Order: sequence, then structure tokens, then C-alpha cells
Amino acid sequence: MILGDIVAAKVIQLQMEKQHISLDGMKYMLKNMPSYRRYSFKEALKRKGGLSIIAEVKKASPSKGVIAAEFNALETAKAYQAGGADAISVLTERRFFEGSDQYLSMIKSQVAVPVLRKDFIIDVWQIYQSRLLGADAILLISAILDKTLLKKFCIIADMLGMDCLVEVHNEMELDAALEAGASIIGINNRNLNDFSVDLSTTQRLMKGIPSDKIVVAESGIRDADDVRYMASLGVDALLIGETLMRSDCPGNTIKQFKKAAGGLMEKFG
Ligand SMILES: O=C(O)c1ccccc1NCC(=O)[C@H](O)[C@H](O)COP(=O)(O)O
Repeated sequence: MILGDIVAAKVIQLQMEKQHISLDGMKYMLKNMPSYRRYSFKEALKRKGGLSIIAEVKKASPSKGVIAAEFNALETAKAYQAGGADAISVLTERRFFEGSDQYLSMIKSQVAVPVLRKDFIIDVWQIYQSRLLGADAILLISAILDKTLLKKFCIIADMLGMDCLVEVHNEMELDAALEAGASIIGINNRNLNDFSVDLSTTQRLMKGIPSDKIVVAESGIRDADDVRYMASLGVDALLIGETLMRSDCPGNTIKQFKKAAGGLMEKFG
């Protein structure tokens, strides 16, 4: 029950972090600090004749352990940008992914594409914190938020000028995301409870998503064939972590993937 473990650890972490800075303290800082340059995550994902790629900075994961032993978050993000990534996802969760809030701030200050904060958001405090760290967008996981919270979190993020990628893995979670008014839906091909990956999850759930939504296929994309498969389903964007982290030249891999998707779109329109 890994998702439950991650959330339980997050509750404890938040109890400690909130002792250092209150929600009001964060609101004060947001009002008084100079704003960073913002980039629209949503605009970056809209199809411009090809699939958009969200490239993920991911040192480790619960399913794979350490993915990148020689890890440099900033250099990885710069390589992603150089390869044409449309947005960069930064895992900030510490215990299970070896992420860091500092990676997000550092990357935000050095790249000129939208930055997504990838964490397990369960509290309003984290939404304000994401904004302070420099996020252009945040991940909201439907499986760990009830409908009311999901809607409330989307509204707060919007108020703070951030987009939400609302992640779903089944029909029930998709209904909740749509009810919450999500405009960017992430279909996670990985079951977060048993780690199994099935790319046909995207194919199945795509059918229930209205055409005005932006769809991101997440997890398990390994090669150009997977990219072509996703492009054939009509998704707008791909979220890719492990494959890029393991690549000797992630920039080239992004270029190859974009070419693979572009070729298919030219062929089928
Ligand atoms: O990646 C995991 O093992 C994992 C386990 C439990 C909860 C979340 C998990 N991953 C988060 C993600 O959604 C992925 O990092 C992201 O979609 C990229 O996936 P991949 O390309 O397969 O690295």
C-alpha cells in the first residue's frame, strides 16, 4: 500500500515544516517578495503540430530505487531544455524519491520553460509553498484527495497563478477530476499501489475525457514505439521520467521522441 505510506510520511513531514513557517507567514512572504518570471504550463502543453513533452527530474522512485546515482538536478533540467522539453517536472518528495524543494527553486531560476512541482499535495499550505518555491504548476493526485478538496485546491492554485495537472488512474478518479473542473488531466499508466504499468490505461480513460481538456499520458514511456502509440491515441503531452533519467543524452532522446510523434501526426493528420 505504497501510496498510503507516502501520504502518511507526508503528514508527519508537514507537521514539522509548519512549525517553521505558518500559512500566514507564507502569504506575507508571497505579498512582499519580488515575483519570479512565470511561464504558462497549460499553453506549453497545447499541441503545436506535435506532442509536448514534460521531462521529469527524478533521482529515485519507490518502484525502482535509485535511478540516477550520479545525479545533478540542474544539469539534467538544462539538458531537457536544450533538447526541446516543453515543461520540466521536478520531484520534490524527499523520502521515497530523494527529491528536494531546493531542486525546484534552483531549476526555476535557471530555465525558461514552465516548471511543475511533483509532490504529494494534501494540504493548502503546500500550494502556497509551491508558489514560493517558484512552481508554474502543481500535481494534484485524485486518488489521495476527495472531490471537495480537489476542487478547492484547483481554485487556490488558480488564484495563485499556477496550473494544476490532475492525475487519475481509473474512471472514478477521472469523474472526480472532471467534477473539480480540471482542465489538464494526467492519466497515470502506473498503478500507484502495486507499481504495475499498463499503457492501455491511457487508451481506456481517454474515451471519457471531453475534447476541450488537455490530456497528459504519464509513466512507463520507454521508446519511440510507446511515443507513437500515445500520439495515435490523441494525447496532448507525455510525462517521462525514468527513460530520460537513464538516457546518456536526454536532450537527444527528447528530440527523437518528438520526431517519432511528429512523423505520426503528419501521416494521420
Ligand atoms: O515512479 C514510481 O515508482 C511511483 C511510485 C508511487 C507513486 C508515484 C510514482 N511515480 C510518480 C510518477 O507519476 C512518475 O514519476 C511519472 O509519471 C514518470 O514516470 P516514469 O516515466 O515511468 O518514470
